[in-house]
Amino acid sequence: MDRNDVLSTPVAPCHKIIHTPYTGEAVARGVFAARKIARGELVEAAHCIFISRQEYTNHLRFTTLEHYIFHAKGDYLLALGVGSLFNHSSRPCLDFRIHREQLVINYIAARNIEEGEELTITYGTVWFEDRNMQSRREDGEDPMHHHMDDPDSFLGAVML
Ligand SMILES: C[S@@+](CC[C@H](N)C(=O)[O-])C[C@H]1O[C@@H](n2cnc3c(N)ncnc32)[C@H](O)[C@@H]1O
Repeated sequence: MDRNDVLSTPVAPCHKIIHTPYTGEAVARGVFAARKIARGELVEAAHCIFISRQEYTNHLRFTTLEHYIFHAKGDYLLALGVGSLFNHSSRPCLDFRIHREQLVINYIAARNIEEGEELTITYGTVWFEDRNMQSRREDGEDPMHHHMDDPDSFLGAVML
């Protein structure tokens, strides 16, 4: 994959945003498949805003954005657009890859996905625990991080 491949977004969006009452926010959203998606397909390429460790530690972690920030090896990234709206599943149908230099997160189908299925990622095993929250999806045992590109990179700042 070259630099420009990482920067480009999929030509035709294969997803739509739908109300997800189970996630509990006043305006609760999730991302759903608008058509069948084949394993390996690039579902979304989210451009990100870079946030330094200092800025995160001193400010952003005390704000709502803390629930939307990806941890990327000591730096923090806020995914723009649909990239910030994927909900968590312990058996996610998407992998995500953080391209730190390009400030892009790619979301890729981890298996074949049916139209109408929710497109989920994993936030890691302790994300909800660290926030005194509970995942409200019944997805069974977490098969651990095999679906993650890098076990050190996940949504939130569990390592701090
Ligand atoms: C990155 S946002 C995802 C989009 C969010 N649903 C929205 O509408 O803005 C993360 C927030 O979504 C909610 N969320 C995501 N996955 C969830 C799950 N499996 N169970 C309960 N809440 C979830 C939590 O409130 C979490 O703080």
